[in-house]
Amino acid sequence: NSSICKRAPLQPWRRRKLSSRNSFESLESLSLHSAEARVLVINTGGTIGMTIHDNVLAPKANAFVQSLRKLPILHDETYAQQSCLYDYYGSENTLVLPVSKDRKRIVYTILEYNPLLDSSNMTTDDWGRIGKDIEKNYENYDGFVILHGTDTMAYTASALSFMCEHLGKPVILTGAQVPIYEMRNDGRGNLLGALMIAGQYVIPEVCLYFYNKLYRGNRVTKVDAGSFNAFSSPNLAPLATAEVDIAINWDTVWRANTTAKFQVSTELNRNVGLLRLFPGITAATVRAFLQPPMEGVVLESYGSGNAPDNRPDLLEELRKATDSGVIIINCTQCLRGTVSTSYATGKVLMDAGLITGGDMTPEAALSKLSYVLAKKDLDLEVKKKMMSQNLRGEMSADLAGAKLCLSDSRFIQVIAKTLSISCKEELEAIRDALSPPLACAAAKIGDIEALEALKEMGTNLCLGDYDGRTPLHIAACEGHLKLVQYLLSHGATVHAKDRYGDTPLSNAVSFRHKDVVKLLRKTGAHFSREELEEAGTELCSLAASGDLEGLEIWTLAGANLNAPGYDGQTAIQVVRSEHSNEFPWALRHPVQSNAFKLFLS
Ligand SMILES: NC(=O)C[C@H](N)C(=O)O
Repeated sequence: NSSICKRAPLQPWRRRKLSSRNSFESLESLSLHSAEARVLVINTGGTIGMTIHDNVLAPKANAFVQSLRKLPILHDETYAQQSCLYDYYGSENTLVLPVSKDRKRIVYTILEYNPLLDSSNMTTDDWGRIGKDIEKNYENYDGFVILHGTDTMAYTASALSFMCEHLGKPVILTGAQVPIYEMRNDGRGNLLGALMIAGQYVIPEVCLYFYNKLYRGNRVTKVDAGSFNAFSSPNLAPLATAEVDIAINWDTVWRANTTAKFQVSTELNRNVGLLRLFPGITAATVRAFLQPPMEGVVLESYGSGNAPDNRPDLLEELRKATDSGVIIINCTQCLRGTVSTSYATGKVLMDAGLITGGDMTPEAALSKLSYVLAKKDLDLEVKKKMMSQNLRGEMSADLAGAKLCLSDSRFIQVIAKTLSISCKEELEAIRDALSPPLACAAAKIGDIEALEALKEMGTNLCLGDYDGRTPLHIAACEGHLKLVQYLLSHGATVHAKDRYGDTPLSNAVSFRHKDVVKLLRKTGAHFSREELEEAGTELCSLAASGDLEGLEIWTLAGANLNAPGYDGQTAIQVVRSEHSNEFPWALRHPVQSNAFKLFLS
């Protein structure tokens, strides 16, 4: 109604908006500058919008928006009229929240699916539909709220987290245990919280909001059918809590560190399944379950990933399946904790070719399988590797790496803020104290991306930590060849010595990383005179124990087999007196081959 619009007290930006009302494009661009955020609510169904018919709850179509319109906490009709909301957005399904504490308006449009589903009826096709709708509307909204039944919400949240590649905006699933139409219900609070977070914070994740908490979507599981507090995220703290204030736990929020464009991969493989172990399960059951066309299975094992190791029949069935290309992920039946190989009963599953699921929920593992197996252009080995990698924060395996992937200097800023530091010099001192151990931690896990990020924030990758150990020392210890290469091409020095006088070369020798030794040598690394002198004794002891691999590594690093040990004997003499076998490996090394030829002759 344009007459009301003209009389309304409008902010300048809104007046501009109205004056260009006929041009859709200019309206869209102006809204970006406004204090309004836009959220798309995709209503797929669930208890939140159900009513009772014939004594049972079922979704009610075309009732949700009308009902919200009458709820002042979820819609401000006065503002909608004054600001010509319906004209402007051209949709009767667009509503607006009352103004927030920081004067922000969240305008939300509801896209209702037909039919609305009890989430027990959901299939992978429905996940695909949600994904496509997010993709289609991605640029027009600041965030997305998916209304969904609670029964399979954890599956959908997990699946969407994988399907949404390079996500940069919040996608928040929510729902209710009691319909929004009832006097006492949790639906209003859940919807309101989800809308407020989706509209105000750039959390680039698929999340689940329930009972005042925002969780990472692929970390949750439904744990209570009769409580408002229906979900748990057993292995990851909430991303946010909505108490008196909304507090975002930014350190936990996943950062994709990507410059690639958002896209949704709607291809999903349905030949996947969950198999829960129980005492006395027969091999025939397992065999039947693993039959083609099965391609991926989540085995829910006991405790920390255990299965009977006195059941060769059962293990044989698992082995046969993995040999024939079925990917089997080992997840625990426990609510909390991770799969490990601390027991013999856990190791047998590794030996049978299973991939550890770490602390993934079965829901996350299953939907990850479905997503990964659908990637037609990848071969089996790459798919297996993806399954053991942390793709969207669904597992803690390389959480250290995730935390280190600081694409900006926020970490340092947070510390500076905590310590009330404001001047540049102090800030730099903090950075210099913190960044070397961070770089070393990144080197330990082979995380080149984290090192890149640290470099971007001004870290000198040559610097050592409190013990003078540099990232190159650590990478050499761990045998991360690529990382050693990276460090060397980014200013790291092979001559760095830690407080114990060790160089990256001596570290690589100690931990026997042949390729790293070769690369360091090629770059000019060498033993010090003292090291060369001490090498004689070391070589003799290696020779005495017939440790050819050790002798080879030391030789590659530049040690001389003719150098005398503490008692004047050389390694060659020790070999001659204690081992008369042949040493063909030595002939491959020109420097020593003459000595060995002499020795052998
Ligand atoms: N609370 C709920 O939403 C349960 C319902 N059966 C559903 O999953 O759709």
